[in-house]
Amino acid sequence: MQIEFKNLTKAYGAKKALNNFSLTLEANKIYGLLGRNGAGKTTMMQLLAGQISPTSGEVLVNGEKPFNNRTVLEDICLINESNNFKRRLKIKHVLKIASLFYPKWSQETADRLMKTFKLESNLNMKGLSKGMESSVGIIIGLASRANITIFDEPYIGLDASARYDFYDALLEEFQQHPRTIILSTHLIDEVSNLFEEIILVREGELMHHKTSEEMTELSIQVTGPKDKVDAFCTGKNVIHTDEIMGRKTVIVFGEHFQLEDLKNEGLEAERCPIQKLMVHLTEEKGVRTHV
Ligand SMILES: Nc1ncnc2c1ncn2[C@@H]1O[C@H](COP(=O)(O)OP(=O)(O)OP(=O)(O)O)[C@@H](O)[C@H]1O
Repeated sequence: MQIEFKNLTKAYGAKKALNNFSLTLEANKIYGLLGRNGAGKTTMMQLLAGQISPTSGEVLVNGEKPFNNRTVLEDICLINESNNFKRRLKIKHVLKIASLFYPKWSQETADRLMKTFKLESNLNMKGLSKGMESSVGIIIGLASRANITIFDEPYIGLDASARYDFYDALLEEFQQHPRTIILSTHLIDEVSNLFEEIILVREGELMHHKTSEEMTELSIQVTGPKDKVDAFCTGKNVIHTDEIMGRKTVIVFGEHFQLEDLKNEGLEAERCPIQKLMVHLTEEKGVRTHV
C-alpha cells in the first residue's frame, strides 16, 4: 500500500491550504503528522481519504485516486474530532454501519475496546459525553482494520488515562495487524515514542519527513556559559535561544550531534523533545537562523 502526494495544491479561494505538496508514504508504518494550527494537516488527511479533491496535482493510493473510488475508500478510515455520528442512533448501530463499510472489520476488536472504554452498546449517541463520543471514533478506527487508518486529533474530551488506553490499543492492533497509521496530534510528547516517521507541515508545505530517530539525532539542546555556547553555535542552525544571567541555552537542528562530545567541552547537552522541536522549527521567527 503506497501513498503518493504529487505536487498537490488545495486552494480555498486565495488561501492555499496545501501548496505543491509532495510526499511518499510506505505501508505498515506509524506516521506522526505534525504542524501548527492551520498548517494543512486536516486538508492533507481529507485529500487522502477522498473527502475533498485537489485543486491541482494528485494523491494516489497504490496508483489510484481515492476521490469517489469505493474500492480504495474501503481501505481508508479517517477518524476526526467531530465524527458527525447520527445523534439519533445507538452506539451499536453506529458500529454496525461502520462494519458494513469496512470489509476487514473486526467485531472482536470492537467488543474488546467497548470494554476498555467502558461503553454500553445500547447508549444513544446523543447522550454521550465528548470523551465517550471520541472513544466511539477510536473504536471504529481500530476495528476497521483499514490498511490506511488516519486519526486526526481523535481524543477531544478524553482524559489522560483514556488517551493512554488509546495509545496502548493502537500499538497492540498495529503489532498484531500491521497497517499504515497516520496520527495527527498536538499532544506530541505523549505519543512521539509511537511514531516511526514524522511528517512536519508548515504553512501548507512539507518541512520535514524523517524517522523519529533521525529527527531526534539531528537536534540538540545545549546550555552553558554564553561565550562557550556562542562558540559552539558558529555556523550552525540555531532554532531557539534563551539567555539568563550569562548562561545561554540554544536548540540547534540539522547536524548529527554526539552528546558526549559536548559534555567533554563543558557544556550541558541533551536531546530536544519532539514537541519542543516542532514548536521551534515552525516558529515564524528564528527558523534557519544562523549565528
Ligand atoms: N473548507 C475550508 N474553507 C476555507 N478555508 C479552509 C477550509 N479548510 C481549511 N481551510 C484553511 O486551510 C488552512 C489549513 O487548514 P487545515 O484545517 O488543513 O489545518 P490543520 O493543520 O489541520 O490545523 P489544526 O491543527 O488547527 O486542525 C487554514 O488556513 C484553514 O483556514
